[in-house]
Amino acid sequence: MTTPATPAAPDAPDDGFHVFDTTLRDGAQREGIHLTVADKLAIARHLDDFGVGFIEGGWPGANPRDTEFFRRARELPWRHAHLVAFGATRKAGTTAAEDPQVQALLDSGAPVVTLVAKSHDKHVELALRTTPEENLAMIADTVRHLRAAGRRVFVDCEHFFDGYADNPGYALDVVRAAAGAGADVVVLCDTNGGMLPAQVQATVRTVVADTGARIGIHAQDDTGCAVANTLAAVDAGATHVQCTANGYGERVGNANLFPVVAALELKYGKRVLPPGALKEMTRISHAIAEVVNLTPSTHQPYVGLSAFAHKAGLHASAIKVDPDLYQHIDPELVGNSMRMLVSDMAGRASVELKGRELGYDLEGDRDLVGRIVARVKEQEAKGYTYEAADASFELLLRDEVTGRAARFFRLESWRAITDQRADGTLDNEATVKLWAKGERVVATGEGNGPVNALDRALRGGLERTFPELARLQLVDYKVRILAGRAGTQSTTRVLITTGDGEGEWSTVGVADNVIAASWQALEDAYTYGLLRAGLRPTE
Ligand SMILES: CC(=O)SCCNC(=O)CCNC(=O)[C@H](O)C(C)(C)COP(=O)(O)OP(=O)(O)OC[C@H]1O[C@@H](n2cnc3c(N)ncnc32)[C@H](O)[C@@H]1OP(=O)(O)O
Ligand SMILES: CC(=O)C(=O)O
Repeated sequence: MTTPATPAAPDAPDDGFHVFDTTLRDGAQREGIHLTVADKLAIARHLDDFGVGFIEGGWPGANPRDTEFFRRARELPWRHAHLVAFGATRKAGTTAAEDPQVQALLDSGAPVVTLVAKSHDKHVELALRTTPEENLAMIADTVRHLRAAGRRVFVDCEHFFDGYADNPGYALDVVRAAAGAGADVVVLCDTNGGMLPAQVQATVRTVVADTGARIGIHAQDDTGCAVANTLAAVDAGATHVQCTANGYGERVGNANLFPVVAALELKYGKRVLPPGALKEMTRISHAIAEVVNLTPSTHQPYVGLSAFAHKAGLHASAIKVDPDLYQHIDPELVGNSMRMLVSDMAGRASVELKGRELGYDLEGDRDLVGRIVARVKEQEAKGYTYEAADASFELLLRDEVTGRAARFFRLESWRAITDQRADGTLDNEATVKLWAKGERVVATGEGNGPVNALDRALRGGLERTFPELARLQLVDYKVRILAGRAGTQSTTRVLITTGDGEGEWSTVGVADNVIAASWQALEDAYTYGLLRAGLRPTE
């Protein structure tokens, strides 16, 4: 017996335009992504919260995980999205009613089915090994069978644009066969991702005019044009866009959902998401990246950490007057924010704006701002980098503003020793001698490396005076050799990220010796952490 289709989501958006997400099907085809059922359910929830109209959950029957996903997804309280099952048209020489793969689509209980169909005659001959007529019958028969069982059907025409270029008559016959049998949308796929926007636009325009069918677009990103191709198709009359979160997908990926919906909402003025959803876009993009276990791309349009980060001094000076002068939208519209980067490309305006971001009003004090700019440039020439070490920059700025270094302890000396035994084991030990609140502190620590030993000695020595240090955790540690050609004598830059459970901050150290560079970054990290905890400098 066939599972009845689950009812449509109660708050599905306007049917005039479809945003169709295929992260759980095509996105999962990306090398390096391995989703569990729980991962798929978590991503589906994020996409439903975001308000896409359709979520393609996978291919029921192709593997136990996708079958199980649909079993569990049926029970979810969908707010916005319709759940979609993906599968192929029936096999040649049989009927849709007899095809177990088509039956699995019905058994999934999904109210909508996307069928992948061949639309390039060369693929019909070589991959399906059947006749062009039988392929048309496979499409029509499968669509009708699913429609008779009460499912809404979309047909993905694989290799449509290549097929149209080789044999337009046959490609159009496929569209007519699908639409004529009752498919709601016929989706033109740039499966090999080789198209450019002008080709997509011209082809979609002709297909819309010649067939009268409702047309969708599915663009792979092999030319880096998937988003542009998707929008070109919309310009030509497509009213259904297939995309994936963060552009995940087979080979180099698919049209990225986020720039596509942002363009539709903000540039085309189409309402494709529920009210308020666009503001959640940056959060949703990052949350999905967490679930798939990939670091969010910092340079992704709209949602990347760098999407509204400004480095050049000239840009900052104009932004100071009006942020619109160097931003195409207000970042808050998509839940992102503007950031100023301070580096050796900064001018006064960059420092003033960064100061404002950090809560310091530097405006009007030209000397002070000039001193900070000069110190940043001088330090960056030695190898420091402040755009990646906000906390070290804030300490530098604070020192200049207050006229004294904010310190909680004063170094007398440190020493780190690594012993290698005959059996290869390494012993790492460090000693620090410090002054804190007028007392001399001598402490030792052991660790799995000399920097870890130094970190433990420093914490051990200070934790009685500053119990707040117990909350600090080393989150990331990066080393970069700056003057590569000097080999082991090169200058070394260390970047440390530290967290306290509520936030994270990064600090930098530069020296000829990796441990000395690490010490500087650690000293800044602890100083900043104690300032964050609300303590006043004591030294
Ligand atoms: C462009 C896209 O990305 S489409 C999405 C593709 N996604 C996937 O392939 C992921 C899931 N796939 C799978 O798990 C497996 O490939 C399965 C379960 C679907 C099929 O596995 P198998 O039965 O072992 O077949 P196999 O993968 O070797 O070949 C696919 C078969 O489907 C046929 N086929 C391909 N496209 C279509 C189509 N549009 N309509 C009908 N049959 C099709 C092929 O001709 C081939 O048939 P054959 O077995 O008679 O040679
Ligand atoms: C259907 C699909 O994923 C493609 O043609 O690329």
